[in-house]
Amino acid sequence: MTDAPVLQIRNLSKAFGPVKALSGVQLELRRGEVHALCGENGAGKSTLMNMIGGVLQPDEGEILIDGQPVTVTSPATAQKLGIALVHQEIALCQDATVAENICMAAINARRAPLMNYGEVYAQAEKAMKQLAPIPVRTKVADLSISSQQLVEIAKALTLDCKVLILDEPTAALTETEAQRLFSIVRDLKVRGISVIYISHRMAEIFSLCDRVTVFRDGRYVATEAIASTSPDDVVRKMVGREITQLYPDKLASDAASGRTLLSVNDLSDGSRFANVDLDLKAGEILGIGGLIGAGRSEIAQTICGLRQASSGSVALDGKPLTIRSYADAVQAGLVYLSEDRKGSGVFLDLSIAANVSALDLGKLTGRFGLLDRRAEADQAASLAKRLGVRMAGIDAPVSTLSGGNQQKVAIAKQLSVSPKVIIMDEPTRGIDVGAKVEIHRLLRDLANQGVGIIVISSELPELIGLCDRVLVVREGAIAGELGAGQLDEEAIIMLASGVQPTPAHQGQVNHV
Ligand SMILES: Nc1ncnc2c1ncn2[C@@H]1O[C@H](COP(=O)(O)OP(=O)(O)OP(=O)(O)O)[C@@H](O)[C@H]1O
Repeated sequence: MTDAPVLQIRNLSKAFGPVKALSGVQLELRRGEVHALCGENGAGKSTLMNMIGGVLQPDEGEILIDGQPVTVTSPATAQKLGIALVHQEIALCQDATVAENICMAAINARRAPLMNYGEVYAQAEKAMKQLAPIPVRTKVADLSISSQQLVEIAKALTLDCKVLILDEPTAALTETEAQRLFSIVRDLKVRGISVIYISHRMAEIFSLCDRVTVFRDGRYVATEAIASTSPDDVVRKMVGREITQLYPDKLASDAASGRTLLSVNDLSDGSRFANVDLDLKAGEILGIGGLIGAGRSEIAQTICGLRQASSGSVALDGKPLTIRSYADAVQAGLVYLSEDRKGSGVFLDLSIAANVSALDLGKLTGRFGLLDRRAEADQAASLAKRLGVRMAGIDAPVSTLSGGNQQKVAIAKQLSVSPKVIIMDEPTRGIDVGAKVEIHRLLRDLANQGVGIIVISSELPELIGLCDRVLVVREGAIAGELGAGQLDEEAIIMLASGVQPTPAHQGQVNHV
């Protein structure tokens, strides 16, 4: 046992062609510490983790484990060195079971010619039990995104590691699941295991971590003890400027007097939700809150034709809509941003330009059926600029962008068709604090131009700070509505969980 830091990064650089992802960065991880790594989207956090995890090779610099320089040539080498990496994007084998996925790394390491399935299930159950009651014989493809994220984490926990890297582990988790993960991280710390924790959520960082290192534009900025810094200071170091106003001003005029743009009447899908009524005014940002699994996404997907309705009706601008597919919805001026960026938000192999124009190629197609590449490029360049996408160029494949920048492309794709109504499911998931402010401002600008916006969010501050009104969904039904003067965290949680209001809130919350 040495006193040397368990992991040291010295002067590490990495370029992808002309893109300098990291320039001479450093990081020091002490034994048993939880060390946060912060930076804007594209700052180079995942790139560094991929080099420590053996997925990428550095161009320059050194990685030291227990004071000894090492070359991490592959993920298997990283594993042997005691490094476990939980990626930001889910990288599980979708056709295999939870147990097979969890134990795959351990099985590979042992190179056992035959697998003892009894042992595989027992090991997987032990790892899974710490986090959530997910049956280990289920196929991964049949799980929700949040459950898949938990399987990723359980997989890392089965490895006998001394350094655990968690890249935005709570982005898709419920509050309860996140709390369970935090208690596991605290337990690992007690056992002397060191954790690198990447997150855009300041509250998590300040409750869980010992120190924080900040990167900006691929460069090292500073390392601070959490006890002697503040969220504002970390954000300032990340974005290089002061953020004074987190949320844009709300509706200047009274939204209630605006014309109704979208009207949903008695909508049911026969399984996940029933009898949903909802009105959206032109110029309004309507929030939808509720627990993960309450049916929020299913309601949105049914309105947009991505799921089949069993009864009920939808009208846009006073005209009844017949929506048989998502293409019908887009045609009518209704777009939906999926919470599952990788699954249905963007085409990873296509360029940024091709993604941005994917919803309405007709608009960019000339008389002879040829795509006007120039117009496509101009549209993509202008939207990418508006959203601050950090990229080599609009011809670069979306797979080369950082996670947060991929999310911005998914948003640009929706905006490209100048919709009348935009429904966004967790729009700022994985987005850094500075870019979040820009996206919120953009949504408010669109609302001020008369667009109707629905934002589904699990982040209560986002619902409260951004929205004019919030509907809360519980167990497939609208549990209540909170107007401008009624928006606070406690009121939303009460409606989402079905807990009766405390005397302080009685008369304030409109239970439905
Ligand atoms: N395979 C690649 N090819 C080209 N450029 C890449 C590739 N991978 C990453 N980059 C670029 O390197 C930079 C750093 O990306 P990285 O994913 O490390 O950022 P990040 O800090 O993890 O961001 P986020 O918070 O959005 O996850 C970005 O500009 C990204 O576009």
